Amino acid sequence: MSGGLFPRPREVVAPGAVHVPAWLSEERRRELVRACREWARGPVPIRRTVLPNGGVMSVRTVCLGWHWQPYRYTRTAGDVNGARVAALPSWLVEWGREAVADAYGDPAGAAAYTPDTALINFYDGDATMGMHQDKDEHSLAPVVSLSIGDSCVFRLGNTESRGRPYRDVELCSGDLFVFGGASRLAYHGVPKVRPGTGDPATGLAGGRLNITLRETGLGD
Ligand SMILES: O=C(O)CCC(=O)C(=O)O
Ligand SMILES: [Fe+2]
Repeated sequence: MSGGLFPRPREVVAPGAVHVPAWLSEERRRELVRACREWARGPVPIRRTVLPNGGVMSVRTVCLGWHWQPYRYTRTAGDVNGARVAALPSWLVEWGREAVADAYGDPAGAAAYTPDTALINFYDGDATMGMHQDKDEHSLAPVVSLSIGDSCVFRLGNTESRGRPYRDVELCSGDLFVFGGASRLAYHGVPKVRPGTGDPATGLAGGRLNITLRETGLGD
């Protein structure tokens, strides 16, 4: 839990992969939950993504800036309602820069970070995400991941396969995880959410929200 008895130290989990516990202030958590609730309504409503093999993802997803569907980015959500996705707000881009600056201790490098899409995933207690690479982006800029609500096990693997070696990291409400550099194409996933471990003060009564900021590298 984010308000736990023992402080959780920040950790470089693998080269380029940094976990910063409780990075989001309580106020920012609440702001983000409020904003996500709006984005979930539209213009493209939150939904479970259907995979090309007919499988349906257990998380519910809504995108900003660009719409992700397996395995590409488009401006409009052809697999949902055809609408153009909501814009990525500049304040979230700024939070992304702050996140990169804090994770890597490199404010100058972070200033150039310009995410142009956010994927917002909502996990109920049973939702999981299988091991995958974030490789539909044409940029190797870091992925910034923000978590709110229930804790989860986040598995960071290697760049070669879905299997071992991997490290399991507990992501709690407010945590930041950045993966770039040598870990940018590492397989990763969420094998487990821990229901009832969130902080309702964020405005999220249950479940887990994860927001990833990315550079698509697709230009305008
Ligand atoms: O929920 C998470 O922590 C990871 C989400 C993720 O890997 C993704 O959206 O590609
Ligand atoms: Fe991912």
